[in-house]
Amino acid sequence: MSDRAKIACLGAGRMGRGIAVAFAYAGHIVEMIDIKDRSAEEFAKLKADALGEIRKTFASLSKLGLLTEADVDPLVARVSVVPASGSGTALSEAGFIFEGVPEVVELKREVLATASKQVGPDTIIASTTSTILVDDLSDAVVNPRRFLNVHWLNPAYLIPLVEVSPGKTTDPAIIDEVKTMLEGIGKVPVVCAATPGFIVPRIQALAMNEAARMVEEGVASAEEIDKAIRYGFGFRYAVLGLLEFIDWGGGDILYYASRYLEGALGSDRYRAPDVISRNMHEGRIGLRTGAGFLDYSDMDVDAYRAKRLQAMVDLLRHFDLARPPVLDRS
Ligand SMILES: NC(=O)C1=CN([C@@H]2O[C@H](COP(=O)(O)OP(=O)(O)OC[C@H]3O[C@@H](n4cnc5c(N)ncnc54)[C@H](O)[C@@H]3O)[C@@H](O)[C@H]2O)C=CC1
Ligand SMILES: O=C(O)[C@@H](O)C(=O)[C@H](O)[C@@H](O)CO
Repeated sequence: MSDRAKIACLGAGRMGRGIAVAFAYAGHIVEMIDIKDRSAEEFAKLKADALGEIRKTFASLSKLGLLTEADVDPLVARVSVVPASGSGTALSEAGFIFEGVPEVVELKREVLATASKQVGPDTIIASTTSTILVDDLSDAVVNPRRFLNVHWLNPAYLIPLVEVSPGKTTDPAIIDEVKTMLEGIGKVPVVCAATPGFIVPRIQALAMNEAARMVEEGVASAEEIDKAIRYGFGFRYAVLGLLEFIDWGGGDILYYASRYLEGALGSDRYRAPDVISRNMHEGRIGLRTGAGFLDYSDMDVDAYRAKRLQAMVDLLRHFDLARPPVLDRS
């Protein structure tokens, strides 16, 4: 028998299914628990729908070359869906539990409180919330020392990043255990302080709302805005971090740009935080001064730049946009 921890998902929705695929792919047995009150017919429909989608996902991954067609059946067989009445065994046997019910604090607290009464002493419980502060949930759990937020990005079975956000009461040893488990299934965990929205949702909620606002204001069509994101914003940030790019472009530019945009667009949502003015006035504006958000003083900057530019050229080739130079030969 495998010594890989059993996984339970509370909720068999988008995230429950995505997380189930990620773990089943990595050799774990997963039980998705449907805790919503519904009739036997409704449960049968949900179960067929969830397992059907999981099969479809594995089948599409086989077409995309991540597995063979023959792998689909054994991978799907690792996942099951159980009703609330059968949750006792699934919860008591699970090493890790991922709560994935809708983004409503009271509902999550209720589901976590009930489930946490049925788990073993060593089980780790995580909420997959995309925004809720971990400390707003932890006191609903019977053993809050073994509870934290673990935010996956959709689609969970493909996106490497998983944000881990421990709360005031989380045992620090649990953070390491969760990181090790995530790395074991090929994910890239990042730990952040207890904060609403963690790192990615906090940044992307602003960006997503701004994109929507630009459609509303008639700045450009949805298609044009998304083209700008894929070929500009996303292209660059597939290679550079956001803070790394502040250092490339210069913190001074961001300082002036923020002041201008705040005035021109008449909104304090463009106001720069104090650290941007402090860095600017103390001369820490990035690569040009040897330090910004990152420190370049002991670095071979040419080699570092070459590595990042290489990654951009690789991306250009991926998009089939790399061209040879135009040379006028007589
Ligand atoms: N949708 C996304 O792209 C992402 C969502 N998340 C987070 O994951 C969590 C789940 O989101 P989704 O999977 O997208 O939602 P979903 O709506 O697809 O799934 C929610 C699940 O909870 C069940 N449920 C609904 N009402 C319930 C109730 N009253 N009692 C018990 N169960 C109930 C549903 O039957 C379903 O199985 C949320 O906290 C969300 O913020 C995190 C990352 C990405
Ligand atoms: O990054 C993700 O996949 C999720 O956190 C979401 O898309 C959330 O629903 C959120 O960021 C939307 O604002």
